Amino acid sequence: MPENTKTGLVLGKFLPPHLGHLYLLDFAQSWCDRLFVVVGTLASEPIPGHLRHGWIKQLMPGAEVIHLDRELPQYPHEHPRFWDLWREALLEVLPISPQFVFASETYGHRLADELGARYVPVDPDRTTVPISGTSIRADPWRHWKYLPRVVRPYFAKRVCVFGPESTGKSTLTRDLAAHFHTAAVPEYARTHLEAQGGAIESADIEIIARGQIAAERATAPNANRLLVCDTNLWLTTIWSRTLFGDCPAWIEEAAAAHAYDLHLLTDVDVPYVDDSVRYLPEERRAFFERCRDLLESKGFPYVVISGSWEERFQKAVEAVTSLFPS
Ligand SMILES: NC(=O)c1ccc[n+]([C@@H]2O[C@H](COP(=O)([O-])OP(=O)(O)OC[C@H]3O[C@@H](n4cnc5c(N)ncnc54)[C@H](O)[C@@H]3O)[C@@H](O)[C@H]2O)c1
Repeated sequence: MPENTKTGLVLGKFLPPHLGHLYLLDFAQSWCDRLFVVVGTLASEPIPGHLRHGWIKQLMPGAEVIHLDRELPQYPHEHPRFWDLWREALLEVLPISPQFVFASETYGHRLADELGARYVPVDPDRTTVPISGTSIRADPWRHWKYLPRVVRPYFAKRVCVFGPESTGKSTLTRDLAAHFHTAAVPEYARTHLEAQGGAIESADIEIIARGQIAAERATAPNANRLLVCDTNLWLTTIWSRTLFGDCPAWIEEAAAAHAYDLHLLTDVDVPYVDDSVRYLPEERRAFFERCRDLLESKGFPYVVISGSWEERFQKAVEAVTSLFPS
């Protein structure tokens, strides 16, 4: 390492990472040639440590991001050897002793002394980006603008528009997204099947499932508090069983890994409109019952969306609004 290389440390819980942390991290990164970021997490904390470590790695690609998941005391009064324990733990995980410690908390002073480093205070009054992890945890939706894009999918409320074909799912998805100024996840089945003229065979199911997962993951960072999804993988399992009598096990496992805060189950009380990607004109009612049975058997939250187009929209808006604290 060249003699004049500047090395620094930022320590944090990042519970969750917010734009105040990013200001501190960007400040430290600009100061240093080599920046170490230690993400200190406890198993009992409300957001899993591996997620926070992953987020900071994504946010700070130029830094060396280290996960410290040891059960260390959190405040000096908690343990007589508090500072020894922290010094030992940090020196064990850091590749070298840093020259600078960056923090907005006054404990940064002592921490720097313990490591033989110099303390660099950064915005101790937190006026540059006035936010704290505590406020975000209390009401993440209210403080949405302070959440980095990579963190937003974790907090976004997910609503799935769910139901048989030709019941207005795509229109409702689009209208809800516009109403709540947020992003909509498109139905990948339509994209895939339209591209091949509407023909479908069992091998298409896995492509559709992968596409749906990819569409939701790629859209989620754009969510503004809410993510409106036109269908989900559970619906793919119903389609697969209805058309081909079976469904690949991995799709069901992947479906189970995604939780939705609400399903809007679209009723079949609107006229059927044919197009190139419609498959079961005679079976809309039976398909609707299959959808409802699945939601019931899994205990998923849902409301039935029926009536005129206007009534459907109003019901959906009401149900979605009720998900957020007033
Ligand atoms: N309290 C102490 O005396 C002390 C001493 C040594 C170690 N620790 C440990 O350090 C770890 C990290 O603690 P933490 O609570 O500081 O983590 P944190 O994630 O809350 O904060 C990380 C860093 O970001 C800064 N920060 C937070 N909001 C900011 C904003 N809006 N603008 C600019 N900077 C902002 C903090 O001051 C801190 O320097 C914990 O495990 C803690 O136990 C604490």
